[in-house]
Amino acid sequence: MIETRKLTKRYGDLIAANEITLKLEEGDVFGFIGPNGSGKTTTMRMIATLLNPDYGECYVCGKSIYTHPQEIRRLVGFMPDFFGVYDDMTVIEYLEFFAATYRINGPGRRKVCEEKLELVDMSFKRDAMVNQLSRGQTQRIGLARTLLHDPQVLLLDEPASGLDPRARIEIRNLLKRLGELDKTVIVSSHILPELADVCTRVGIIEAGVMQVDAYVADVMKQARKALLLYIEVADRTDEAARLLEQQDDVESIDMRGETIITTLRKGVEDYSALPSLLVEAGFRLRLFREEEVNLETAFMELTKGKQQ
Ligand SMILES: Nc1ncnc2c1ncn2[C@@H]1O[C@H](COP(=O)(O)OP(=O)(O)OP(=O)(O)O)[C@@H](O)[C@H]1O
Repeated sequence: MIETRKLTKRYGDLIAANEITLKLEEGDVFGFIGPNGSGKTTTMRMIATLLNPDYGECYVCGKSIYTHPQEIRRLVGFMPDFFGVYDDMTVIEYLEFFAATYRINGPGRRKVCEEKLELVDMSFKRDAMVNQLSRGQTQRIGLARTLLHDPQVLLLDEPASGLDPRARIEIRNLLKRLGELDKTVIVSSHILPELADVCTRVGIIEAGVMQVDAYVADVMKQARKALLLYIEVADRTDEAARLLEQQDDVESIDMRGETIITTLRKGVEDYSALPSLLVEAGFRLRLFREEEVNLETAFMELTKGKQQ
């Protein structure tokens, strides 16, 4: 659906996007994560054929951005991070205006607009003036506008920025729905946790360089390979740590205050013998819990050693 090979954009001495190589399939919701100025917008604009690369290839649905930009624009819905809305227009008029620019005409036009409004949960505002909507509602109308021509590929540049927590959740639910509709979605954000649970894949970009690009499920699996246990006993902590250290399933022990941080050997998932071992040895357990897999930590772990 989207394939880039060494896609590169320079501004003078600055390499805004540095050899970005990416392959996304139908139904992939790709979280494009990076700090301000890391090259997310630049990359998305090149894919959307709005910006010419200096180097590299990019195909959208098998079509090259160099030879078939018009076709690609029909296949792509690009939602910029800032877009203007017009005064003196109602929501439905606004959408109809853009539908007309996509040459969606006749009686079907109103129907398409109503459908997209429904999809973004904004039907209740169809007759409101666009310049009187909240930021979250404006974002949702922007998304409806991006969806009007039923694009196969969606490029959404920070759709959740500036939204309150409730509106963020709504945008996330919407993203999930788009993935389920088999669209290919690239959605950018500054922060990973915002997108981690709705994306199938995550790419982390820093200073124009893609540091990590991985399927969320694989990263979770990898993060799960070595389980961490947090263990506390009422007294004789050192003794308990030594006992744990001697067990075959335990890779290493680390102390953090009173807590014995126990790393299990790769592949060990059943640790049910450990609490009974401690109890039978006379220790009174105060805490025994498995570390929750934190996707952000797992991804950051993957970027270690890659950063200059
Ligand atoms: N037209 C331009 N001329 C010169 N430099 C530019 C231009 N557009 C972007 N840049 C620079 O390229 C780099 C990447 O910018 P880009 O907008 O792609 O980042 P971003 O990851 O989308 O950032 P943000 O999260 O702030 O939107 C930045 O250093 C930016 O200043």
